[in-house]
Amino acid sequence: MEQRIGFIGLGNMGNAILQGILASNIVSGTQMYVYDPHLEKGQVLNQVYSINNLDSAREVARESDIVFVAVKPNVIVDVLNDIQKELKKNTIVISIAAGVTIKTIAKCVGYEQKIIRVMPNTPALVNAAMCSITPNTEVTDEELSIVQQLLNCIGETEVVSEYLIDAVVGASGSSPAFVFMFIEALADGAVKGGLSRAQAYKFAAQAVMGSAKLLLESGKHPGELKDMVCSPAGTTIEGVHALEEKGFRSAIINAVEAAIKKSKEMAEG
Ligand SMILES: NC(=O)C1=CN([C@@H]2O[C@H](COP(=O)(O)OP(=O)(O)OC[C@H]3O[C@@H](n4cnc5c(N)ncnc54)[C@H](OP(=O)(O)O)[C@@H]3O)[C@@H](O)[C@H]2O)C=CC1
Ligand SMILES: O=C(O)[C@@H]1CCC=N1
Repeated sequence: MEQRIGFIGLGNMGNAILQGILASNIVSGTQMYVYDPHLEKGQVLNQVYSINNLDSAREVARESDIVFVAVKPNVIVDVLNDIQKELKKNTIVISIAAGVTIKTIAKCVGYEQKIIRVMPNTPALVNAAMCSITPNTEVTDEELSIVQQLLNCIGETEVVSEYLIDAVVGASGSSPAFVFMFIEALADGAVKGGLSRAQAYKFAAQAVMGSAKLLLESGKHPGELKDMVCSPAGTTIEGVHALEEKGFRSAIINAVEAAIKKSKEMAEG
């Protein structure tokens, strides 16, 4: 790939996406331009991968063909206003911010700028992200495909309409936190039953990962897969009943709904 790729913000997500792209070797370190106020983050990337560590977001915008703006939602408008003059006509601006609409981004960088909203998640750190991609009407199919290729370096991608991004936040953007809480709770239960803490995390995490893999690869309905585990008068159905008594599914639906609601509220300002 010939494009020069910029990163403004090297936090959890910016760094995860950058590392995934680097590991895939589809672009070299010298094609990448970064800025984060914590200059040491870029210095390490420069020393290890020869990435261009620049002194400002503006310089990154000036040098890049595709620029990932990976800062928190409360600072993104300032950053976009700041870089706006440095963008070329064909620069693709990618925002990963939750609750920041294409309209808000366009107000800062111009309605004719190419803009893509992406909603990733932290499993990007292990190349197992789920990313939604939403381009504005200025982005061509070819450009969309280039960005998709970049994001496929860190996991799976799906193109969705903008109105669905809030639901994506609930399903995959925020949900890793819910899953980690579930794994922690499974392990607590197993520690109560006598497993060491380290073994409990390994057994619980592997069970969650294996179950997700089985669902994705078998194409079976999750209810059918649940039934396969529940032997008549066995152990699992006891646990299923205990979860139902405590409103397990309802609690999770509520959590996803709360994340969606917050994402919508953020978008409304
Ligand atoms: N974390 C997640 O699971 C997900 C996050 N997102 C979105 O990703 C975005 C980034 O989140 P995350 O990576 O977690 O946040 P982080 O706080 O980890 O990273 C943001 C980085 O940007 C830096 N920064 C602040 N201001 C600027 C600036 N003006 N120019 C350049 N860099 C700046 C921050 O520095 P400092 O710490 O000093 O502020 C920090 O290093 C958010 O908009 C969030 O909505 C989307 C999906 C999942
Ligand atoms: O909590 C947040 O706002 C971000 C967006 C999705 C996941 N984390």
